[in-house]
Amino acid sequence: MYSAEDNARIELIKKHIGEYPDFPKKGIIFKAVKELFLSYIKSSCPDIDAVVGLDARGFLFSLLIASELSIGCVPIRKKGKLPGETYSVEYQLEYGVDVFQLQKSALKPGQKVLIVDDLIATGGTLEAATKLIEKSGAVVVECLAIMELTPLKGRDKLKNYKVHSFIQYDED
Ligand SMILES: O=P(O)(O)OC[C@H]1O[C@H](OP(=O)(O)OP(=O)(O)O)[C@H](O)[C@@H]1O
Ligand SMILES: Nc1ncnc2[nH]cnc12
Repeated sequence: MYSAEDNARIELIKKHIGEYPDFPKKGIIFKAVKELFLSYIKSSCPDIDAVVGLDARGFLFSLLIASELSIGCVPIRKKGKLPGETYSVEYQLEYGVDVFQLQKSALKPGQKVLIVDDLIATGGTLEAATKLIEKSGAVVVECLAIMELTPLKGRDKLKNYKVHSFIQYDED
């Protein structure tokens, strides 16, 4: 499924992901991440109109991808950060409850969208993002993340969507 170069990028990223018990934070190698994302998107969903990045760590990747592909980059942000009219959705994530917002004017009906984040845990964050995007009439083509904590079964919340992660952690 991956080229030899992609496998090397995945190994490089994996090597630099630290373990920080009791603190929800992860580190990454940017160049390898960018190339890995671009190579995957080229083969899986080359026909997208915009990249949606999720507050906050998703922004790091959505900007890189959108700028390389010369397409729009749209932020979904936590409550109270976006000006103008917004759609809102409350959601649950691994360690709490939050509210996500999307500007009503950010996406047009029918636009094909890729959602990008750093990590899938319970899937609550990505599920909330799909709801917001669909409120605006745009279409979620795929959800993409670097890492996935598979025991938390995030994909159960995302059954109607194509979901991909490059690195899976199989233990709690
Ligand atoms: O699959 P879930 O259980 O919903 O969890 C995944 C989300 O949790 C983290 O974001 P968080 O809101 O903690 O904060 P940050 O990106 O603002 O650091 C992570 O970056 C994902 O967006
Ligand atoms: N265990 C975890 N580590 C890093 N980010 C997260 N977001 C949700 N759960 C997380």
